[in-house]
Amino acid sequence: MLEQLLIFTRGGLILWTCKEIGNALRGSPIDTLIRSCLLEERSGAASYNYDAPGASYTLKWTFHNELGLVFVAVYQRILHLLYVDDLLAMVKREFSEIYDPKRTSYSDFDDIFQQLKKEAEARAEEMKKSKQVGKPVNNNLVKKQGQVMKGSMDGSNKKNSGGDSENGGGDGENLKGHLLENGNFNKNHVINRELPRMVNSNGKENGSSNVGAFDVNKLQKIRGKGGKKTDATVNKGSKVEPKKKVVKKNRVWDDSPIEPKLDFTDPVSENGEENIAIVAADQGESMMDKEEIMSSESESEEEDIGKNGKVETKKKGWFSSMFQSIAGKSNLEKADLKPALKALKDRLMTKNVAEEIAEKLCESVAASLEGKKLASFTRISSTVQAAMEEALVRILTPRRSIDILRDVHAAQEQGKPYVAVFVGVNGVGKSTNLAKVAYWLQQHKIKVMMAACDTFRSGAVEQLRTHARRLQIPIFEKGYEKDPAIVAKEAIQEASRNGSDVVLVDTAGRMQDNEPLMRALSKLIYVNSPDLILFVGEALVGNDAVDQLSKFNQKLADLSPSPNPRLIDGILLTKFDTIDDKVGAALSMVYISGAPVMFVGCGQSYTDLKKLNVKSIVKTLLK
Ligand SMILES: Nc1nc2c(ncn2[C@@H]2O[C@H](COP(=O)(O)OP(=O)(O)OP(=O)(O)O)[C@@H](O)[C@H]2O)c(=O)[nH]1
Repeated sequence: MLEQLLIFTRGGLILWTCKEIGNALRGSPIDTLIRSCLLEERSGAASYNYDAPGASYTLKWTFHNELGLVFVAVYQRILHLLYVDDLLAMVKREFSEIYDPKRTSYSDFDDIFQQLKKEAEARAEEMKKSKQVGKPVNNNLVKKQGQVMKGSMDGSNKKNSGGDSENGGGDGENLKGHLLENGNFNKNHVINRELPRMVNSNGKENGSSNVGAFDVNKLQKIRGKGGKKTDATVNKGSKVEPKKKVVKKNRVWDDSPIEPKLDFTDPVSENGEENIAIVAADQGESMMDKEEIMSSESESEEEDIGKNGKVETKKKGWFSSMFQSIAGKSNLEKADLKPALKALKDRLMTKNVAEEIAEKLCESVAASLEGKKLASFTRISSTVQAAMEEALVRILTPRRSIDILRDVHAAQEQGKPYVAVFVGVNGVGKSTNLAKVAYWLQQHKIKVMMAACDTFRSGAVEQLRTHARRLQIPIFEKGYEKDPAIVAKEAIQEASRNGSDVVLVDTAGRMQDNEPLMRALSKLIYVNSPDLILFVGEALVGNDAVDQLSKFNQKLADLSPSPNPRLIDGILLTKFDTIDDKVGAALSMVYISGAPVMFVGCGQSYTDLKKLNVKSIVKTLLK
């Protein structure tokens, strides 16, 4: 049984909820959905699993991008309700007809909803009975104005752009957007931040790509109404011949003037120096003047792809595609977005963004654009690029600010040292960058102590001692083969005694799969409850970034003795000076962990520590 169905605006205003169904939800599934999915670029897939004490829910959603509405359904996961996609689509369609931005109450929708629910349930029942999934459903039920039935009745959820619908499990999330920044979705209006229009392919009513169960109504409708451009031709009579003629004409036109080359700017030249500028927090503008080049480049990429024989391009021909690019198009469809997204994905990957992340981001951007109207004089590639840019900024902008200096002062007031633990795989630069952070803190008149808790690798203690000596910072060390959790504990006690404000804990490098070492790290964290767990990762990593961070977090969670295990709070990206424009690791790491990049190491001296400049990173990623 459906537990809840909620309609709200991207701005967070709840317009309608179903009062009659379900009991009170346990936990806060919708809050969590918003925080974990809508606020992140994860809308590629179509469902989200939420576990509360005593209840496991699946949430599904759809968006009306034009109206800026969000529709969310919640049901008990064990039920595997087959009609939810269908119901959401119908609710979306019906509600959008009565929606008026000036209205806040929609009690008249109660009855409509009950009717829609009955219909959806009946269709699902019927679908179940007719064993063949692709068999037509009783069309009487699909009466309404040409609605297109979703294709998810068989539970396999084909239409979702994102793909795996029901599983919601695995990684669970997938929305993108971002409603709230701080999370709380309270009953009155809630969402502080705008939901970046993402449409979950679920509820797309334009039907075109919703290839659900074979639906006669749909066919009739398409035939009657004529599927867009093709229709004009078809309506005129004989199908085959006129079509051929048109195709021929298009090809002739295509060959010569072709629209793409209205832009005569030079291609972008990639020079490595810019990447270093990217990092410097105050040099963000250095690449501002490249903006036009960026967009012209992306446009031509899209066009190139179009020329590579995509079916889409063929259908449109020169005139229609030019018309589309200058005069706007009714509604964007997934196929329209595909070439531009493919180009964007490739570009992100050349910047070392992990493939999986690039893929998810593109799905998410597609979902946010599908069904939207393309503004006049706007090209698809520009629209896609703008949406991606927004998405990247959103991802990279910390959702919660971690201000170390502020937190250190807060700890000082409580009379206890602030503790930061540096974790990561071997050789990424933990000790070196710990020393840089120590130096930075010193510059802010903060008394720092180092704790040599890499009791595993020989030479590690001496290495840290060298940094301590150079910086004239006290170090707490107990040699090797000691329990690092105990060494850290004693170091913190010592810091309390000697009045240190901050303890920086160095730990042994460990591979994310090394269970004994990961267990030891979990214990260190559990025993000492540090204020900050900083993951130190190399900016050089590509696909491995995802594995490292997700497994670190997973192991910290699984191996912790605490029921509320701590995870990584922030990221320190090292060796940024060596990566040229391959800045993708920053994106991959933030995306996969949700933790912000707090520092960037860009050299081997103590002063080579900077803050991430989000704008510049985004520009480099899209360049
Ligand atoms: N170019 C460059 N090199 C760096 C940076 N940070 C660290 N390194 C170098 O990376 C190498 C490894 O640094 P360490 O600090 O020993 O790394 P670690 O993670 O403590 O090593 P383990 O203790 O073995 O896990 C050293 O040669 C550092 O000088 C950086 O930001 N840029």
